[in-house]
Amino acid sequence: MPHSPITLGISFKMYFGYAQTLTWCRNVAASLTQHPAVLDGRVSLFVLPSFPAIAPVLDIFADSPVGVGGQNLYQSAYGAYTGEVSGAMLAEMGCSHVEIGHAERLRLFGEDATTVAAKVQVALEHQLTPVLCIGETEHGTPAAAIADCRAQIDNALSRATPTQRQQPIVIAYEPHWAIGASEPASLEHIASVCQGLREHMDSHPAASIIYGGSAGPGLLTRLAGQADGLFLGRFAHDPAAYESVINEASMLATPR
Ligand SMILES: O=C[C@H](O)COP(=O)(O)O
Repeated sequence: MPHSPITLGISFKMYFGYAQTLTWCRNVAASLTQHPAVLDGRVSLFVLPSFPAIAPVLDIFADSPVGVGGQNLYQSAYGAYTGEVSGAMLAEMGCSHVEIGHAERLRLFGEDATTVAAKVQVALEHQLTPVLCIGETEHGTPAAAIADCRAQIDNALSRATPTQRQQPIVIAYEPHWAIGASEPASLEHIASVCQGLREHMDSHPAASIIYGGSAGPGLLTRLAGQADGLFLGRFAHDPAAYESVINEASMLATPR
């Protein structure tokens, strides 16, 4: 039985310019009337643009259930942190989500387990749904990936209070070796790891476990409910491809 709702997130990373971001979002917003499963909440969408585009993207999706969020936040509430953006500001603007711990943040910007845990706590304090990215760096067995990812989840939630642990969270399972690749991890790998993470999150009913890493049209159908959704990147840059993934999610979603 597929998880409800089926969650489809997309991060534009730094691929899109400002106008391109708004055009993509306007196209998607205009198509929502064709997606009743989105409008009635059986398929949940969130979009993570670059920071300068967040305000107009919030306006574009203002009368829709589509969540909007940042690709990062800083772990302190305010102060002398030039170039950073606080969770408080994202929440004040109306963001619903914030991405934390993406492989590129770890590899290129020196983020580590300590910063990830601090950022998750700050996000939860501000009622932002963390899109917590986890994944193994090397391509190994599902069992090894499960052990690694469970430890990453435990670390990420280590500063959250028991109440905060019951808040919604999106766990984006993204094997680092499948990000920016030509194709996603195998169905067997994704299914085994997501199942292992689902068991680990048994006491967190508000957690969704979605898969990312070269995900695109066709994958959700092939997974047949073995992940709670997808975290999309390059292969949803074409709005038509994104539409087709929404259609797949709608077909899989629990009937009304
Ligand atoms: O944020 C999205 C993921 O890192 C996946 O990106 P990708 O589908 O372009 O590999």
